Amino acid sequence: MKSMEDISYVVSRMVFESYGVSGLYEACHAQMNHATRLMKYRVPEPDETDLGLTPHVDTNFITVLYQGQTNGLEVQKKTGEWVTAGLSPSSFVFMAGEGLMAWSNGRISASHHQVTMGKTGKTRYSFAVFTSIKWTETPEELVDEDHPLQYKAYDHDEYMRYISKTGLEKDPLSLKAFCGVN
Ligand SMILES: O=C(O)CCC(=O)C(=O)O
Ligand SMILES: [Fe+2]
Repeated sequence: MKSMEDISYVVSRMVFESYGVSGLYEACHAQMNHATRLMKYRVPEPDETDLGLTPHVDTNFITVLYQGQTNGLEVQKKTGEWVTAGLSPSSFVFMAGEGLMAWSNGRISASHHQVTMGKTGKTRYSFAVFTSIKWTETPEELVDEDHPLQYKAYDHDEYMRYISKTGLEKDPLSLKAFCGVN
């Protein structure tokens, strides 16, 4: 678990560096907190859908996921097509959540993903570290005439309260509705 948190630190730092704002990383790191979840997906009955988890974007900043021996994670491409994240059993997936999308001023899209059980006939386990930051604010370095601000700065807890109240949890446009700049 500790090493999965480390992956989220290392890759986020790389993202900050790649956008030329590595000086802002420490302050972001200081407000990161992590929630872990172990998920178990049972084998669907013959008359059940094999959709293990419905399509969604993660509402947090970034997610690091380990899906062990049983593939099933699918990510939607911009074209709308779903692709299997076919990974070796020793791989970890780093996924952008809505927080990173807002932070990057829309340069990084939040990953729209789902879990399909397929026909393996095996119970699936996955383990995720969901990293969130309390206050998400787009660096001014990432805003200019060609890239006008897309999301106002927001408090993650307030956003959580908003989506539980509105029931917009699975809606990939809920952050836009909450703090999008029109
Ligand atoms: O189990 C998985 O592979 C994905 C889990 C997931 O997307 C989530 O819990 O948000
Ligand atoms: Fe997810």
